[in-house]
Amino acid sequence: MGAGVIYQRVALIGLGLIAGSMGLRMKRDGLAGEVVGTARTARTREMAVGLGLCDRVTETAAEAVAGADLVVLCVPVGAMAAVAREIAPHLAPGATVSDVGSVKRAVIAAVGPHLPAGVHFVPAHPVAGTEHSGPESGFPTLFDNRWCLLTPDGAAAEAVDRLARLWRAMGSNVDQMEPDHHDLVLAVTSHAPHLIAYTMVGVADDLRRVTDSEVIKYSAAGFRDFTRIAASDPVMWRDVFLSNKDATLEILGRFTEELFALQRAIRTGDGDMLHDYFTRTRAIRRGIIEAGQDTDAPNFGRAPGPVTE
Ligand SMILES: NC(=O)C1=CN([C@@H]2O[C@H](COP(=O)(O)OP(=O)(O)OC[C@H]3O[C@@H](n4cnc5c(N)ncnc54)[C@H](O)[C@@H]3O)[C@@H](O)[C@H]2O)C=CC1
Ligand SMILES: O=C(O)C(=O)Cc1ccc(O)cc1
Repeated sequence: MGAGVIYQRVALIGLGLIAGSMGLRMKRDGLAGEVVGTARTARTREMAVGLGLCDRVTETAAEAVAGADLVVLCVPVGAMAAVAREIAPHLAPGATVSDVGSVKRAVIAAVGPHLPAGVHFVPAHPVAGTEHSGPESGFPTLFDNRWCLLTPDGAAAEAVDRLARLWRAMGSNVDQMEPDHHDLVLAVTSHAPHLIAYTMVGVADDLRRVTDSEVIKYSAAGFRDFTRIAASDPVMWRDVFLSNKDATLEILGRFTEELFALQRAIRTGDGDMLHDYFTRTRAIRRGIIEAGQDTDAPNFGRAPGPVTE
């Protein structure tokens, strides 16, 4: 049995990959009475209606939120404050405001102070995405078997439960986290890895001037994986690093220490150290697969089975 209508009117502010995927899923499964969208350009708004991810679009965010019982901010983290300021006077009493930003503490600080009393603020982060952006990149199954982390920071339980119900109906597993903890965990699992990928591709680009096109021509799978990540949206990732500065710098400091230790092992010919290190990291990969969390694996989303890799 389906979840039925969870919100009467959902307003999506910023119509990109995440809003597009949410809109398509809500429309597909009838989770919202009406989905209203808004984006800065007429082209994006027209595309969103054409793709069927919302029922109608408005030119301004202020118009979009009128009468909505759920408003989801789907813009880059650095744009959240300006959007919150714009919509605040137009929010319906009792509405829930949420977001999908990759960083939580900075979004709470940027949005919270603008919201009037009587509006529930339930920040969220669907830990699901791709390197693509824009509404045309959205797809309704993006959130299937992925985590959505809620960092309610004192919001009313009924508002939190209702938003959790929507994310579950969109395919996610839902957990709650304290915002600073979220930002530290994501710095390890997502933010620092993205910066490392950007750096590695930058290094290869510098090298290309020496080796001509060989870096591209002979690029092995490892480097190709880095280029996929490093093709992610520059505005979104600039904002992630600037707004999760402390946690990212903490993790990068640790990363640099480990890198130096590995560098030293290579220089001194310490094969045991390298072998032990790689044995430990292989076990982590196997743990991910056993937990059914590897979306590339053929058994993703199914009950854990024997490790075959
Ligand atoms: N791309 C990903 O894989 C994931 C992204 N997120 C988060 O979701 C949010 C949206 O990301 P995507 O959908 O990927 O981005 P996107 O680039 O596909 O879409 C962003 C939308 O926001 C609009 N926008 C940009 N700056 C704006 C501004 N100053 N004022 C008003 N609108 C503005 C853009 O025109 C576009 O419609 C970000 O906060 C990001 O951190 C969360 C999980 C995964
Ligand atoms: O494409 C990938 O590999 C990602 O890591 C997608 C992603 C990007 C940002 C997030 O906050 C969550 C997921």
